[in-house]
Amino acid sequence: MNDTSVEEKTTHTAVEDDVVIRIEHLKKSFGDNEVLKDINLELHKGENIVVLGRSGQGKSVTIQCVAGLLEPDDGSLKVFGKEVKELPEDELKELRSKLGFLFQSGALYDSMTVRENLLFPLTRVLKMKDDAEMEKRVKDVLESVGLEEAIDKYPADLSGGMRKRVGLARTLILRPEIILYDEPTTGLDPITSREISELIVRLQEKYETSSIIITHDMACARIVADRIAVMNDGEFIATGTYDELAKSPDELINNFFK
Ligand SMILES: Nc1ncnc2c1ncn2[C@@H]1O[C@H](COP(=O)(O)OP(=O)(O)OP(=O)(O)O)[C@@H](O)[C@H]1O
Repeated sequence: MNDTSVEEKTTHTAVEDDVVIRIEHLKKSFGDNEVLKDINLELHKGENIVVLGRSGQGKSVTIQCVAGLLEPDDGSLKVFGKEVKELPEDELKELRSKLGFLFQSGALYDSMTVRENLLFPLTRVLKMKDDAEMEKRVKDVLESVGLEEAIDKYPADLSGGMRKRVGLARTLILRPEIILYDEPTTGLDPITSREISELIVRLQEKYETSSIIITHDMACARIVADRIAVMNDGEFIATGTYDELAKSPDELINNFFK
């Protein structure tokens, strides 16, 4: 072994420690529809990666694989350094508890107040029983999203932006280390959308989470992204900062920034 190979190995290990999700050569088909062809991505601790891509390119399928909602056909998916498909059930459960999801369809329960919507994951997922501790968590998380006054309201009494905040609170209350967002600003007006994007950044700093965020909203991408990964036809074709990609000579990439 020469000096160079030692140096390479040392560098590689240092990078490994910082990577919370590593996806390599991930593939997923539905029948003849080859959706994910060769997905490669690294999410670093504390990082927000935005995934851009036209409709139907496989963005949601990618994060559903990460979330364990879909099983990839091939390739490697490591979360906190562990190969997900090799994990026994108990470790898989523990791993899932560190992942939070905010999906477009993640509607609140209409028949429950905001408080009840937030208590639900605590009793259901964390099996918490201490009422005082649960109430404290509900209040803390509502304060973080700026909605303390809505605690006794029903979702129907809230605006779209407020419902998104409650959705965020419901994800955060389980204290995930990684959050996967699928179009967090869809259906919001530009000003509310900006508020939600800024909130995502503040919450990431406060709770020290790492995130993958799918969005078509370029204003959101600009605010939240440390890095952007562009997906096309089942592969990532470019990654870089907003400013780097906005300058790309590749029309396929550049088109998103026009
Ligand atoms: N559960 C499923 N069963 C069969 N096909 C699926 C399933 N989920 C996704 N697909 C297909 O995979 C392809 C990619 O879908 P996906 O939802 O990942 O696209 P997307 O890039 O997120 O698009 P959009 O921006 O419109 O949300 C589509 O052709 C879709 O029909």
